[in-house]
Amino acid sequence: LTRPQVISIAYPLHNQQRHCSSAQMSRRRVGFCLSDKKRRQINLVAFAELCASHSVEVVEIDLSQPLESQGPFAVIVHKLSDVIVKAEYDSQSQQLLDNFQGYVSTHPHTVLLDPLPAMSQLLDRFASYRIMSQLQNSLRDWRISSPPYLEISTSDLSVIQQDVESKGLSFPLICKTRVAHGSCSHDMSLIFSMAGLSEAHPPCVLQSFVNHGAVLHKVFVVGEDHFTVERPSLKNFPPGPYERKTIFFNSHQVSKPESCSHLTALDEKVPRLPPPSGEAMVALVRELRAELGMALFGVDVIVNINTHTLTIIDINIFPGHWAILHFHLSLTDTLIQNDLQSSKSLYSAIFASMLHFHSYSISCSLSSSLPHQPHISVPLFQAMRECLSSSPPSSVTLSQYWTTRNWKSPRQHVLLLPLHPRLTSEL
Ligand SMILES: Nc1ncnc2c1ncn2[C@@H]1O[C@H](COP(=O)(O)OP(=O)(O)OP(=O)(O)O)[C@@H](O)[C@H]1O
Ligand SMILES: O=P(O)(O)O[C@H]1[C@H](O)[C@@H](O)[C@H](OP(=O)(O)O)[C@@H](OP(=O)(O)O)[C@H]1O
Repeated sequence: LTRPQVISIAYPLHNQQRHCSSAQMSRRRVGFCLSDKKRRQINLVAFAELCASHSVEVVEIDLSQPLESQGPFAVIVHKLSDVIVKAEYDSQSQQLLDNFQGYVSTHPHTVLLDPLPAMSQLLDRFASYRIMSQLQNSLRDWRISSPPYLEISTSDLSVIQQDVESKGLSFPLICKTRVAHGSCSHDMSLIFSMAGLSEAHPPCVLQSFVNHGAVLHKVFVVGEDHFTVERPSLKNFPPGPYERKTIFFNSHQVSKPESCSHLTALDEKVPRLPPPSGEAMVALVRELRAELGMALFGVDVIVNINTHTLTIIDINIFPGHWAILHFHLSLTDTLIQNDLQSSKSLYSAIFASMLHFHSYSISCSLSSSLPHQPHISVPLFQAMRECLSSSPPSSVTLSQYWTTRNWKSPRQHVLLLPLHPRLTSEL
């Protein structure tokens, strides 16, 4: 296999279009309230087409207009993180949020993915780290923990130093802003000694750094479903304290699929740890879902190289979903569970129309963790990488297609999917 052909799969569309009255139609209306970037990322246009072919109407909510005239909605899917953070200091944003919440409160049958208070707690690392730390109690049997941390609200260095000592936090420490959303929230630092704590600027959290072999496991949760991908991550550091300049970095330089940084290149050869067990991940996701009361979130997990403990380091609201088709399937499932009165057989039709939509796609059960995926051969994988170059289709982000960084023809796009039992059975 040197140069694989790009296969055109043109599945016949299942003609399952149902004819609904307008009243039925509005019961099947799903409102989306997302940024332009997010809309592109999840390919909302394609998703709306899919839904339309099954009599589910997707509308984009205009927050500045009364929601009453845009609804009624069976489900609202949103990521209002920007608005929630801005509402702290901006009355116009607060007004938009109040209108939105007002609509939700007066329409108890509208399912909100996800509730605003649940989301708000993830925008504040003080709150989300408390949740992570409480979770340790219920997940102890699974050897799942979160690193010890400290909330910093003062700039008094001696107070910070005392707190670090009395809490027994081990160096290096990773310093993260309290606010977990927005461009500055990804700027962090690695502090190696008590003196270095002068560079921790409140409000922030100081969290013990856990050596994990530079592998991050990103778990994406969509309703009842979850899927995991591996990402680059920070390399190991010798346990401190010791004299070393504070390292400042942006989390997106080290943990995006395409990240390539000296901070993620291991200094030593260490055996690769097996990925977290499926059962432990299921337990983690189940507990988190119940604890957060959310359907669309992500959790970042690392494996401690010394104790092999699964360590939760971050929880994200509605993160960038890596495999778009997988996401559509899972989201459809979530919408169905939330009473769109559709049957599970919708899957095959949606799957077929997705294939139709991507009629110049090869769908492969392939994930970033290639060595753990016995169903695809390394030569095929390499050949696919070589064959593709030029820019990705505008509807997708680089993250979703990270393994195909070099594209040749915009019409020949390869859809790389993680192994999904439902997809394989459909195939
Ligand atoms: N306690 C820790 N021990 C070891 N590495 C850590 C720890 N916390 C964070 N990291 C590293 O720093 C990166 C960024 O951390 P974190 O996920 O908290 O940032 P973020 O900006 O909230 O990320 P996201 O883009 O997912 O929102 C992680 O991907 C990981 O490489
Ligand atoms: O695509 P991945 O690598 O999973 O990264 C996500 C981050 O983990 C999230 O923190 C981002 O959300 P915020 O923009 O709310 O920080 C999220 O932003 P998004 O809502 O724009 O997708 C992503 O950057």
